[in-house]
Amino acid sequence: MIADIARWLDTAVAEGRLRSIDRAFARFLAALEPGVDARVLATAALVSRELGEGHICVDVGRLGEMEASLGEPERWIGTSSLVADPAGDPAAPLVLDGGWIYLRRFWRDEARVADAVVSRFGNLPVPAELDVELDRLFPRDGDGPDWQKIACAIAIRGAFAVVTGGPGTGKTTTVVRVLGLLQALAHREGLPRLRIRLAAPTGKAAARLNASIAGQIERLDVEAAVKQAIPAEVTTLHRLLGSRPDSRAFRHDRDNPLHVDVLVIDEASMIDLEMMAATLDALPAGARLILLGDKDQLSSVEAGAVLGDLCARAEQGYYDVDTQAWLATVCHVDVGPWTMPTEARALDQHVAMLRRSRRFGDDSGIGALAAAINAGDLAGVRSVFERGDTDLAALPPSPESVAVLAIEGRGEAPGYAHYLDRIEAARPAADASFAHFEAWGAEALRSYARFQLLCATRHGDNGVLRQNERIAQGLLERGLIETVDGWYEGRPVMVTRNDYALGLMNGDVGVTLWAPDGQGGMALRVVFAVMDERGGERIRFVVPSRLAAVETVYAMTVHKSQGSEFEHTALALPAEPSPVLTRELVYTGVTRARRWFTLLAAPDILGYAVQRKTQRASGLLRRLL
Ligand SMILES: Nc1ncnc2c1ncn2[C@@H]1O[C@H](COP(=O)(O)OP(=O)(O)OP(=O)(O)O)[C@@H](O)[C@H]1O
Repeated sequence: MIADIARWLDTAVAEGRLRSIDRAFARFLAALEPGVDARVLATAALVSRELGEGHICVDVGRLGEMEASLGEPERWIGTSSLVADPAGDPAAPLVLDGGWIYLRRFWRDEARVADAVVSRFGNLPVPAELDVELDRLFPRDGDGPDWQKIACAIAIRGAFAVVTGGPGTGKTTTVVRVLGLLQALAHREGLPRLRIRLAAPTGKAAARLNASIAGQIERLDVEAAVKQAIPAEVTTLHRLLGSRPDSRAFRHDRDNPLHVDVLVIDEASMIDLEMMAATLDALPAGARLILLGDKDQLSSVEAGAVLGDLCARAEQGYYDVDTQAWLATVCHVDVGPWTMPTEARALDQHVAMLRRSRRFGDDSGIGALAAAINAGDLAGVRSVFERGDTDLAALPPSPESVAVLAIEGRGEAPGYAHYLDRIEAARPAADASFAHFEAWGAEALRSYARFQLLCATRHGDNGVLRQNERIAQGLLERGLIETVDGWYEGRPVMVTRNDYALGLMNGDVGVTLWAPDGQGGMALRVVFAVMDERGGERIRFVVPSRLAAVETVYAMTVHKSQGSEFEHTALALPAEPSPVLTRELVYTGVTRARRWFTLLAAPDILGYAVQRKTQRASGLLRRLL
């Protein structure tokens, strides 16, 4: 029993077992129902704490493990009016659903997502001669099933499709072909053009897709009119839905749905449950939804693991006999090894996993490392580093050596000295046109993005804050920057809060440069590539004092790096084990690298992280199966 809930809450906060916000929530509920069973309040605080860790719900059977005094919750949890079952009082703040306890808002979000997905299960009519179209779009290429072709077929047949795959497995290529095919079919049947929208959870991810999609459309083997009907502009989800400052609500919702027939969302692993619920709410009933992402990456910063849940069974396929027979007809492939007719579920028929990386061939160290990490294969991880591939290196993790690598790079793989050299070498004359300064700013941003140091944490000796200090100091000592205080030329900064007035989004990175001040002189300005209304990129110089929420970004957390890629990526792990060190974190860090990856970690810490696979509690998969 908990004799004094106020004391219990205070002690738990003091001991770091609860956050203040969890305690505040329990106190709020206590005020709603005076005399409520203290165990219900403790449960509410624990559910709130678990949400902070990304879990949508808590297994009632585990409450006793979390807090011994909660005993056998099954016996008392349903007796409070604060807890209702799904059919019960809709005002009850906690919901008990099949042995899982939720805060109502998250239970509702989960139900909304599940309903929207289930409503899109089933097969749409497919055109005659789809096999001919697919053969044309996906010429035979290597042995084994062509998973891109399979993914394309699945996306054509259903109003809901998930295409998952590691870096460079062809998600973008596949979706462009899906869109080309859908538009060509509409064109052929004399139907209006489909209204297609492309979106990503962050500005960075949107800009990256934006950069690759135009080229993909250009290479598509379809009529010019069809090409023109595929948009190349990618927007952020916030912008798509119409975010309102200071409000969680969006302009587009169930009552004011998006004007869209097909919505494609890239980097879907970054979308939390609440955002997914809002997106699906705003999607008209007849619209198609195609989600792209890498299921093995870190889950969203906020609670939920929507893509992970949707793709939990992607590896094995679980195609049913109908899907198997249909894929044999339209794709001429045998997915026999991926069929399990007795286990197959409706969701499985809408998911395809791309398995061949075009970016990282068989001889790529980065590709092999990412695969070994994903498999939790420590011996494999070790042997990849021992192969001596030039794209990979593991260096001693002392904080000082991290700073040296970050500045000097290794071999051909650049460090930060490179972009500072480029800024100097490409500097326009003081009287050059503003267009020259814009081009220079764009080059500074491109050069900066060739390298990035990633850290697991913000704090600690190998965390972002200390590494930022060390790298700045190292650059100062080498004469590459003039000071380490305040604003100085070369300082790279990351925006930490959306600023709609400036068009800057959380996660955007800018570089500080001496640039024309508009009054005939020069002043420090921060150059950003901002997205315009049409999804294109525009160079913008911002006065530093207008940037209310920025921080230096020689080092950034792996979490913040999601949706970005760098030619050379270095990952520094802390010396001590920590709860943030997980397989997904290391995999996400490694797969940010396009050409070179450098690991700065002790072997035992890497092993510790690779063995820890995260599992976020959520009921989404249960609802969908
Ligand atoms: N079927 C294919 N035939 C030839 N080249 C391909 C094919 N599919 C993809 N590629 C090439 O492989 C590279 C990666 O493809 P793509 O960008 O579509 O992958 P992705 O999974 O979207 O990558 P990312 O990890 O960047 O999101 C591109 O250069 C693309 O042109």
